[in-house]
Amino acid sequence: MLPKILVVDDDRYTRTLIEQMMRKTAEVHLAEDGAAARKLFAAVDFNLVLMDQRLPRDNGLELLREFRARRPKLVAILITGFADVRDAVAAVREGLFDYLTKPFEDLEALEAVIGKALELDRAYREIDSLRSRLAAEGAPDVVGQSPAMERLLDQIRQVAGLDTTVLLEGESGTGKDLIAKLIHTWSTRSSKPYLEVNCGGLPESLLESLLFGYEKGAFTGAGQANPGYFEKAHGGNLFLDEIADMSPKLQSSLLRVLQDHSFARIGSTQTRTTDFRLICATNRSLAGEVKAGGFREDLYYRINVVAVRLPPLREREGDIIRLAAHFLDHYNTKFGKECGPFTPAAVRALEACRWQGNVRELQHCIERVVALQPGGVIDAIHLNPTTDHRSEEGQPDSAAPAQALAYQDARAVFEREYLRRLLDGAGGNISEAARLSGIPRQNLYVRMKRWGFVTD
Ligand SMILES: Nc1ncnc2c1ncn2[C@@H]1O[C@H](COP(=O)(O)OP(=O)(O)OP(=O)(O)O)[C@@H](O)[C@H]1O
Repeated sequence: MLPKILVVDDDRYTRTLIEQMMRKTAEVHLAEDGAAARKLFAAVDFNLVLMDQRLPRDNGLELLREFRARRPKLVAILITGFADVRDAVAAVREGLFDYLTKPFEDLEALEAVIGKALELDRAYREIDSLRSRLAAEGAPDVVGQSPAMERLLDQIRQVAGLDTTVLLEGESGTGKDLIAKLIHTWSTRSSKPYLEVNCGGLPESLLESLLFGYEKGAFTGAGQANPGYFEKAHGGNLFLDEIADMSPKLQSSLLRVLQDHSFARIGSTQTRTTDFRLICATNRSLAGEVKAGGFREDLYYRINVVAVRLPPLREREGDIIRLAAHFLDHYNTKFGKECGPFTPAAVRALEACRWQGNVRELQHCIERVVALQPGGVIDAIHLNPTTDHRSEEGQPDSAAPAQALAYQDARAVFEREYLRRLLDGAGGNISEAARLSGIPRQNLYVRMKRWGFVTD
């Protein structure tokens, strides 16, 4: 279904221009004044509203405030004359997605801003529907509608129902822990226990007693008998995180448990049977560990029945914004704040970051912003992601081969880098930067604002 856009402008030329530009990719509705706009807004669930600031009997900004009071997550763009730019900048701070200045001198930029706004609206809607679907299943919130994540979730749904060992492989922070819980929720064992332990975080003897349990007096401090996770997970699922860190001794013990479905508590010779499904995770290549001699080959084959690879965040097209919106909601609720939405510059900054720490790094970035901001819109300068935007060779991304990027993206990368250097060269003085670049001051200001180089 095509997204629905409402264009409110008394200028026929602007209405026609946007309609012609967008009619192949969106259902465009036109209103020439506030009354017509109110009527349409009440009848149609719009994905985006483009609103002229000066309407015959209404103030466009006031009208948008009215609309947003009814739909707080409405994505809207204000169309403004150069003279009103300061008001528009203030409006963006209030939570408007962006503003565009008339006359439109750069139609590609106009189309790109509309495209980004629609993407944000899609992210909000997808997250809301996904949340209610997962909540109905009692599953954890797993955000991921990129093709890579859809493939993964299909795979997980299939595998979860089969009673087979699953090995989750993926870089740190890609969500292995979360997916293990999802497997449990979707499995036939979901009403039975789910236990998890991080094999990398515990000394060998502690991990052994946690898994096997012990009898009273088995070792100093064993004041009373204690069942281990192999016992407690009976009937359910057991998740062993960072399995590559398990010591050789425990690897052999685990292999025997998997072969015989039985074990004995520490300090006991009594054999107990157990029936759990094993889920393992690793952020290193287990095959590599086997080759290097750090992991038993026979255990590897036992564990590696169904291996699932979690894609790094940089391979999940579109998910960065969905996840950012998800974490924004989460931390707003948690800290009782009203931060957001993201400005276009913030959206671009989030998408440009490499996120080497994957979803965890993105989560921490949004948590930090919400914790530190009193409220209001989130701009690129507030984000300051910890990973820098450089390619592996240490060159800025703008020096990366341009042919690898879509023209729009390559131009955006160039513009950001150009403006950054220009502003540096002008010692932060916009008038000087305008003189050096030959770009009119007001126009330059709008571009600087778009990239988050200036805030008001
Ligand atoms: N798809 C997702 N949707 C929502 N939250 C996610 C998603 N993936 C990961 N997270 C969140 O990101 C954080 C890190 O995820 P998780 O601990 O599952 O990663 P991991 O791969 O197990 O990391 P490690 O290898 O370091 O143990 C968690 O808070 C988790 O809830």
